[in-house]
Amino acid sequence: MSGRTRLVGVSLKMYMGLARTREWMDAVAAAAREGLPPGVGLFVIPGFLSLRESAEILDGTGVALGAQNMFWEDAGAFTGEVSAPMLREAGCRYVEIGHAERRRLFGETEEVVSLKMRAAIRNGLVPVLCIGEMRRGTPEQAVAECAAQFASAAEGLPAESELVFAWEPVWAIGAAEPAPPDYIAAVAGGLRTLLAGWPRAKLIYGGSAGPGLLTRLGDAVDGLFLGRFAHDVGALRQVLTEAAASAGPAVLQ
Ligand SMILES: O=C(CO)[C@H](O)COP(=O)(O)O
Repeated sequence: MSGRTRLVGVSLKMYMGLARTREWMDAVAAAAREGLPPGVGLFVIPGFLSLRESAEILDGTGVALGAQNMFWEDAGAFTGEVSAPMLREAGCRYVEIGHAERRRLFGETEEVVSLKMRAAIRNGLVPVLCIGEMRRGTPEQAVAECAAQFASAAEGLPAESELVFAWEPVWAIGAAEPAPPDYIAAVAGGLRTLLAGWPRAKLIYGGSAGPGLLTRLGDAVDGLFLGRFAHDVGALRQVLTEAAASAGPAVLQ
């Protein structure tokens, strides 16, 4: 049975310490145990130090775990790095790759993003590939910029790979509100064309996303990638409810 499923992700970035992350994760697990809406997937991405405990908290809830980054080698003399096998062992299903902050603050290049994409897929992790235009222009300009980033990141990867394409206009990250819904819909239309050859890809929007946005977007995107506006689990619950309302009817196969 399958239908138009929705996907909601949350990255906690470096906003919460270990105790606050535990509290947040406990609240998410409690909400999930009340029953995630049918047709809606949820993944959460805490800091590295909270992964093992989060995996235990989330066990049996249906909520998937992810990491905010990874190194592109599987093992070796790479001081301070975390490998894909380690993330798998910690209980991760997803791994964020190429976030705008890593590109801006840590100099991650397209080549590094490509190496990490290969390593993630090689190790059975689902990449949450973060791509976005630097400045607000026309939707056509945004699609062209994202297409160039995607071509580099996905070069040589099997098109049947499972992939989360997290489109995040860089100018909307950390802002007071998301990009305008008509802009999101226009760019998402172009990105869906880009992803036409990737049958297992999900297109989600990130960049100050929060309650109310999915209702306005309908099925322009497959879901949202939340940041600050999901620190309140009540707001996350609202987004999940909106996602369920926009998920298509289950279709018997
Ligand atoms: O990573 C993000 C979502 O997890 C993205 O950077 C948006 O963050 P926000 O601006 O705090 O929503």
